[in-house]
Amino acid sequence: MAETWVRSELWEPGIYVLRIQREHALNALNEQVLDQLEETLNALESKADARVVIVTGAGSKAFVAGADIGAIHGIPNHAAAEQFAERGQRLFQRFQDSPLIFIAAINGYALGGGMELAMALDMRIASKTARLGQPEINLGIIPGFGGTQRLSRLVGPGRALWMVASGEPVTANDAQALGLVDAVVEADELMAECMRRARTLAAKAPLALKAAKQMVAGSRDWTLAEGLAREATAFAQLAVSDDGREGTAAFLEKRQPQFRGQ
Ligand SMILES: C/C=C/C(=O)SCCNC(=O)CCNC(=O)[C@H](O)C(C)(C)COP(=O)(O)OP(=O)(O)OC[C@H]1O[C@@H](n2cnc3c(N)ncnc32)[C@H](O)[C@@H]1OP(=O)(O)O
Repeated sequence: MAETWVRSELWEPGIYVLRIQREHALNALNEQVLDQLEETLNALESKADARVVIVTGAGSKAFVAGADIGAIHGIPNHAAAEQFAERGQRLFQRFQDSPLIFIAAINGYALGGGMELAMALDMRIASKTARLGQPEINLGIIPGFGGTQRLSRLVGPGRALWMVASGEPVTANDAQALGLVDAVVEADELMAECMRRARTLAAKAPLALKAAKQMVAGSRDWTLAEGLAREATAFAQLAVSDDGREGTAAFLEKRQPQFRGQ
């Protein structure tokens, strides 16, 4: 029977936790883990109540220590290597394009494919003990799951090239200074901080929350003109929605809104 390397559970209404639990290999991503990540994402997106997903790694040592090096070493030819990279890229893009909001709870090493996964998520909270980097160059390769592209967009091409070409990891505090992570907390505060953020987001009007995610996540790849056009359309849809009418009426009537997700 196949091992369960990825598990998701409902923590509170609207909030799920997705845990990668291949702890003996520091949660490294092999084909089975990638398959289970996709299956879990599909399942979460099918849940009408899901709003926010906290993604973390099992154990205290690693979030995800990379794609599985053994799997990479065993790739037989160029075509298979390209398929491996494209598979990871497609999956990570699905997290970015999803209507769900993903918070990375970086509980330890986020290296290679692990940092690439964290960068495809919507925000990144790191424990002080975390280390982040793209060490692939030390293996004679480069990132293949989107790391060169997303890192450059997050920290700028100069700093991105240094991290990819030196392969040197950075501390959580340095990652925050770079804009690579959004907050750094004590290890034993990590899940509490992620839950605090998740609760705030999960309480918002569902349609507006979904639009906020998709507009901001999309802005990473759209031209300004394309993003402005999409934003105007999304604003218009919400302004005339039941929730948009209810939210603005509630303000004018000085009462709390009752959003219904319509
Ligand atoms: C497209 C994407 C490409 C990529 O992501 S390429 C991979 C990029 N990642 C890396 O290069 C990091 C590789 N891992 C390490 O450098 C080290 O690990 C750490 C610094 C993270 C931790 O070192 P330490 O504390 O000494 O632990 P340990 O004994 O090296 O690891 C514990 C077990 O975990 C396995 N493991 C760690 N990382 C990976 C990995 N990325 N792929 C496969 N296995 C991994 C090891 O082999 C070992 O296993 P055992 O106990 O059986 O010897």
